[in-house]
Amino acid sequence: MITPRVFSSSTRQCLRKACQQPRWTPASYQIRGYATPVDEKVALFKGKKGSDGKYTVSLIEGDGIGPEISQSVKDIYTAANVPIKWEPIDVTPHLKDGRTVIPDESIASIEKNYIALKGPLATPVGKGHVSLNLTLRRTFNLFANVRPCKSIAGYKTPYDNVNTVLIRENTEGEYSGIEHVVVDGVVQSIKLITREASERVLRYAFQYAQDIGKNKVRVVHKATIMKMSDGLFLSTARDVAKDFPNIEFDAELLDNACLKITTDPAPYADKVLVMPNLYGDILSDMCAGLIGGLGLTPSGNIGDECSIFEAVHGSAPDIAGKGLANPTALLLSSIMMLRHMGLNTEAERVEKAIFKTLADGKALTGDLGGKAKTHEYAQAIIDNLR
Ligand SMILES: NC(=O)C1=CN([C@@H]2O[C@H](COP(=O)(O)OP(=O)(O)OC[C@H]3O[C@@H](n4cnc5c(N)ncnc54)[C@H](O)[C@@H]3O)[C@@H](O)[C@H]2O)C=CC1
Ligand SMILES: O=C(O)CCC(=O)C(=O)O
Ligand SMILES: [Mg+2]
Repeated sequence: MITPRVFSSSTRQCLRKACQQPRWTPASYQIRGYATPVDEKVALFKGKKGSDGKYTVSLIEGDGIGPEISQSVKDIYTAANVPIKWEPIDVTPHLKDGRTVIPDESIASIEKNYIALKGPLATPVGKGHVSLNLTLRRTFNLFANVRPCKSIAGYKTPYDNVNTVLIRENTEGEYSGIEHVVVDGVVQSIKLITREASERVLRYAFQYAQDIGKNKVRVVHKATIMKMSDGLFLSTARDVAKDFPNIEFDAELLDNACLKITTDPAPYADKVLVMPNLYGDILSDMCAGLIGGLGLTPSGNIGDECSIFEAVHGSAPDIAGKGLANPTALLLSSIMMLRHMGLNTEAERVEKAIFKTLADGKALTGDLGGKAKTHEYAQAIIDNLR
């Protein structure tokens, strides 16, 4: 029998590196998006307004359907006079000192603008470059991935009352990227959970729940099996809960949560669900399935300074380049972005036009059973702005 070495020296090095991520502090939490801006610098993190009254936002169009759905956002924003100037950036990776890195100019653009909207980026399976999506989240320490999922009025699915908010730890867990071959035929992949990163996302989740008036937080975990890693996440949650006496806190096992949400989503409408990285990835696609698919669900990757907004879905290579993609998920991500920036009037106007178009049902894309091309659906939204 092979006895795997627990940590090789290279793993120990990786772990040390992973643990050296920027540290969370109560002060840095206060400057997070949902707290009231306390000074000019904080306000900056919500976007930088130029002398022309416009905010510059970095735009990563992405792969596959990315350019098509990004075009819809740009067209609709132009028609709605949203005061955003897009700064297109290219994140095509290159190798530097044996590591996959994103071009310095692109990093600089996001650092300068604080806000980015991102189309999907494809990741090769097995071999090839590391996920650029994960790289961006780690580079900017975007510790919380907020993924709301709400039934669309007028679009019929088995349930019309889905209203979940998932907050996914976004920098470590199963996606730490620490993997190595122990011996031929035996590999080890490390799920790294730190109290610091757990506390950071958990505090964010409790605060977020309070801010949006969902006064319950539920941790989704598998601490029955992963006693130490999920156990740490869960015990940290119990500690954080003490600081939020007005928020009801409980916990649920991941498998049971999947069963319960798909059987009856109603009891989840008054809660924020918070969980380690992989669980949030999977549960968010599952919830999207309940409301009509991945074409509809937005997300925000939130950091202390920069934030990147993107759809839950990927590059959809099966429909790329055919004008079939539904841009709603990216559009709704951009609405989250506008609200994050305090551009609430613009957010409401565009959002209303999106939901009206979906409810009208006359110009739906193929994923929702319609025949409209991406640009025709976008045009219908533009028509509904008036
Ligand atoms: N955040 C990101 O940038 C993400 C990137 N990916 C990457 O995307 C690539 C493709 O992954 P898949 O597993 O195929 O997942 P996917 O999310 O790209 O597609 C899954 C299914 O949903 C459909 N779909 C997705 N978005 C749609 C939209 N806007 N309109 C209509 N239909 C839509 C696709 O046609 C496909 O049938 C992979 O390389 C993956 O690594 C996957 C998820 C997230
Ligand atoms: O980076 C990737 O390839 C996939 C990421 C993903 O599925 C997600 O963020 O939901
Ligand atoms: Mg995913």
